[in-house]
Amino acid sequence: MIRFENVSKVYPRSNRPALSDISLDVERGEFVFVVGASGSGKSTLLRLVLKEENVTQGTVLVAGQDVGRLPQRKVPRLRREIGTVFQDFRLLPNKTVHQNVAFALQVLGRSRHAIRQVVPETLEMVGLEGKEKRLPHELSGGEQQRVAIARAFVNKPPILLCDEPTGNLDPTTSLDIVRLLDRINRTGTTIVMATHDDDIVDQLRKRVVELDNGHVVRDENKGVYGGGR
Ligand SMILES: Nc1ncnc2c1ncn2[C@@H]1O[C@H](COP(=O)(O)OP(=O)(O)OP(=O)(O)O)[C@@H](O)[C@H]1O
Repeated sequence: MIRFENVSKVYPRSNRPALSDISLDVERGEFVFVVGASGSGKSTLLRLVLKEENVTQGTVLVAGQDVGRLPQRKVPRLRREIGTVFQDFRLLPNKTVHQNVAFALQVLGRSRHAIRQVVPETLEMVGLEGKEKRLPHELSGGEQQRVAIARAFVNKPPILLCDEPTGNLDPTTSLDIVRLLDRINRTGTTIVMATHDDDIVDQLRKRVVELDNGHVVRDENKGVYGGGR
């Protein structure tokens, strides 16, 4: 689903690669944690998948497409295949829960009929039934993140990229959120999640890819956060 072939990324005006000769294969339906110290390259890896940045060397393939060679006009289509969830939720503050999620479908030109059906189903799946009319500031952090996940998933993208999705949440809420991501993963969605959250990684025992200074230093199935290093 996602393949990195000898990928390096050097940002302009930087003398150190953010990623250095990365090769990585994420199969359809996998759940992968990307761990590593601050600055190790986790967000850069996700940004290359979204073509928010371009590789300096090597190839990134997403669902068989060479993202580096993708013309700019085809980038929106690539991004429709990829839901994104961030630490800071990024909800529209003046729109209700329902409207935030519906908006993701409206911009894709989905019919009102389809939106009326799919949005409540998705809100129920993430555990927000009864809260459709609330504004983001009337929700807890965990609930706001559920809205963001509903918005990312409502279009049923094959890939979900999550960048520190539990970074602003307490440990119990964080675990609830990752369990929700695990349920979404079981519907067949490939999930790549960058995280610093050792408890969560240790509890879920998924594949763990560890970055250190832009290098993959560990890639382990059913891994833990520290890996005994
Ligand atoms: N736009 C940019 N321009 C120049 N350098 C950048 C840019 N974005 C990131 N970097 C550098 O690239 C390296 C990797 O950063 P990246 O944000 O990918 O790390 P990270 O592992 O996601 O860190 P964090 O956990 O703090 O989010 C760092 O040295 C960072 O300073």
